[in-house]
Amino acid sequence: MIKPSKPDNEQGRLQALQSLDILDSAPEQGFDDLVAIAAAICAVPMATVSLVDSDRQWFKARVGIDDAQTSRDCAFCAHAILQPDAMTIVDDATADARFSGNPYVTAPDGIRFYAGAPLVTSEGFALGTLCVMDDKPRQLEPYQVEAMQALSRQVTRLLELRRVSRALGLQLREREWYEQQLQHYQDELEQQNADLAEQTRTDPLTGLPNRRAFAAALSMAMERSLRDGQHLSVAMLDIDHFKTINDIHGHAMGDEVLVAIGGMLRSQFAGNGLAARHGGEEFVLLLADCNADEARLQCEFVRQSIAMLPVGLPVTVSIGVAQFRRRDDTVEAMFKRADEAMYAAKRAGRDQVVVG
Ligand SMILES: Nc1nc2c(ncn2[C@@H]2O[C@H](COP(=O)(O)OP(=O)(O)OP(=O)(O)O)[C@@H](O)[C@H]2O)c(=O)[nH]1
Repeated sequence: MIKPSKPDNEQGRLQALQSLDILDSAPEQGFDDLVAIAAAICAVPMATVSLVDSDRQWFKARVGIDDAQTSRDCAFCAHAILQPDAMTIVDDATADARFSGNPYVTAPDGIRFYAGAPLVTSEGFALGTLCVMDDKPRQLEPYQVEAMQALSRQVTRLLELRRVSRALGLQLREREWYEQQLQHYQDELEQQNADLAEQTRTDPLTGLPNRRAFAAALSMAMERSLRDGQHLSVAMLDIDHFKTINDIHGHAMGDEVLVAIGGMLRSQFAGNGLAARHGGEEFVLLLADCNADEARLQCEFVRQSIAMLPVGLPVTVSIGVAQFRRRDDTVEAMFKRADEAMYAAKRAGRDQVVVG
């Protein structure tokens, strides 16, 4: 027996084989069909698609052979790939110096006949063979040789198609992954934008809408009032002597008072109207469907509720009310009138509601 040598392009050949990612893969119908056809056409009991790895031959498909692989040293196909341009045909292995001492030949019912058509890729690498074998010596007819060569080209095409379809599948999965990442970043960005938009509308200390959000809501309420004829009022609410609260009880306590008043106003105006922090120790109220008298009554209730807040110190507020004047009224003008009414309440002794 003569051990097969290695082809000159062995390194590239092995790389090409590895790139197929086929070694030790599960059986596939396409390859199984082609070895069955090869065995039938050549009228032999054994046929394989054999791939020659660095030190073994592994069968992608086989009929009449039990082992899934053999050592490369004993592989007929390892000799066959040394002649990539021609079929290797051994009519009687016992009469061929390369195979006469081969254990697969000397075994009982050992191989006598072998014909292998190399599987040559488009880059010229002989990866293995499509081969047929018999335990009796025989010769192939020319039409069987032609059929073997045609079938080996089909096996090679199947191998290359398999590689392309796996590469496409990989690209598809990669694309899906990138699309998922993109969606993820987009969602995050939208959430950040939403948070940012929320931050630009919300007072961080009390969680109430801020002056800007209130002005937008008031502007919409004014348009609605012009359409449906409902009354509308606003009120400016300022904590009395808040500087003294800060000075005596500390800024943190001042913050607690602001938060407590904010919470009370939020629950008071949850269903109807809107309460917002105007800035500093000032709050502003939107009193929907209220004329000045009704607004004053609501503000009285607010003033008394604040005076009863359990914050551990006496807290009072002064409130100025302004009713929406349909003709030529503006957000700024309403704020200004409510502000003036609130200062009138301060001047009148604080802890009271004044309608402007
Ligand atoms: N703790 C706290 N204090 C604030 C905040 N914003 C403004 N202030 C304080 O609120 C106080 C407002 O004081 P002033 O404008 O003099 O009015 P006041 O003491 O309430 O007196 P009157 O309005 O005339 O009753 C200032 O001392 C500010 O520092 C805040 O977010 N937290």
